Amino acid sequence: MSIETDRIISPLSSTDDRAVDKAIRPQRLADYTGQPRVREQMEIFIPAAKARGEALDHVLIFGPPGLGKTTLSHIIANEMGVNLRQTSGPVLEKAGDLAALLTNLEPNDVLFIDEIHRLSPVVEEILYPAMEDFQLDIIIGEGPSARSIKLDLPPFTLIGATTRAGLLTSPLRDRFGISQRLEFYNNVDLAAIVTRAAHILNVTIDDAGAMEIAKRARGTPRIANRLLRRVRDYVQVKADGKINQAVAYKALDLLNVDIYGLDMMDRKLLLSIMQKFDGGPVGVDTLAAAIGDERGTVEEVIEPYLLQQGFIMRTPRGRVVTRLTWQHFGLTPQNPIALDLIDNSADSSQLKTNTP
Ligand SMILES: Nc1ncnc2c1ncn2[C@@H]1O[C@H](COP(=O)(O)OP(=O)(O)OP(=O)(O)O)[C@@H](O)[C@H]1O
Ligand SMILES: [Mg+2]
Repeated sequence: MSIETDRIISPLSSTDDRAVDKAIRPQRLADYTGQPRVREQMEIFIPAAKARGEALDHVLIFGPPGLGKTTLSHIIANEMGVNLRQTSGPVLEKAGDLAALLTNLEPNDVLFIDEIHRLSPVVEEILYPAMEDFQLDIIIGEGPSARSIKLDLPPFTLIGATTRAGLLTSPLRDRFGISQRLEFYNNVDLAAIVTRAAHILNVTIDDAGAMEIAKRARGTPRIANRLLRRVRDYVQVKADGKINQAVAYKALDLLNVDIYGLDMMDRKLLLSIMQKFDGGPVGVDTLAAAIGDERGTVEEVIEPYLLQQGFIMRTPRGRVVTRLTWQHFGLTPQNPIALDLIDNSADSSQLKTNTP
């Protein structure tokens, strides 16, 4: 396991998550909690395409890990009443891999390509005419005997999912008629997701218990469901099997996930900036060495959430913790330089949170 999937608050999918995914993943749009803008639109596009007997327009779904891209893709196929074929960008190595999938589709089926930003250029070339005209242009054979053939494909819907929409080429991006961006969930929606999952897992939970879990889930359903499973273990052994606020609090405390959803790694980094570097600014290499991690881990694994939630800021002179961090840890800032940087930064007045 990597450092990232090891963390209980990792947004990435673990083996353990995948084992229960099938049972708790919502199947219908009505059960797809949150994302009101996405739902509202899909509640129009899907019935409209269905009524015309057509394939739904191609859909691009993008957003951070664990927010429900795969879930939404399955729901779309389900609501359209068609089959879903699933593959992913890195798996499609050769043009023929994609051709094989495309020629096996039935009319109006969904082809789901996960991590679509990782498609190879040759495969992407095949995809353009397939998406636009439902035509397959492939070259058979090599050298002088090579010839190009065109095949008609049944109409289909391509659903592409990506965490990195910025890496998509613009010709590919332009061929999606529908583009849905998933947002981090607010705590009310996450609590509803927890309650629904608890029900499916046969665990009794009250509203305050669900909210206690939701608050620490970093705006991410996958994390919420994972925390729920760990709290379930706790109440099974240490309590009467029922989840309420008090036991959820104790369980999450034991798991070292604090009220902002920060874990040990997050806290170690923040405390290090405050205690060893007077709140910053500190360069990322120095910081990584101080906490005994690699620079890549700090930048790609630990920092994104802390930056997004306004616990740290990147300045030209290095990382600085914000007032929110000093407050959260109950510490008093001493270093005038760090404070200056916080107060003079354009970001500091608008600390971002995902809570309602
Ligand atoms: N809107 C939602 N309502 C209820 N549960 C949800 C919702 N979105 C996601 N989930 C739950 O969160 C889990 C993770 O969602 P999903 O696998 O769809 O995320 P993803 O965006 O595809 O992540 P990745 O980027 O890692 O592929 C699912 O198993 C599902 O149970
Ligand atoms: Mg997915």
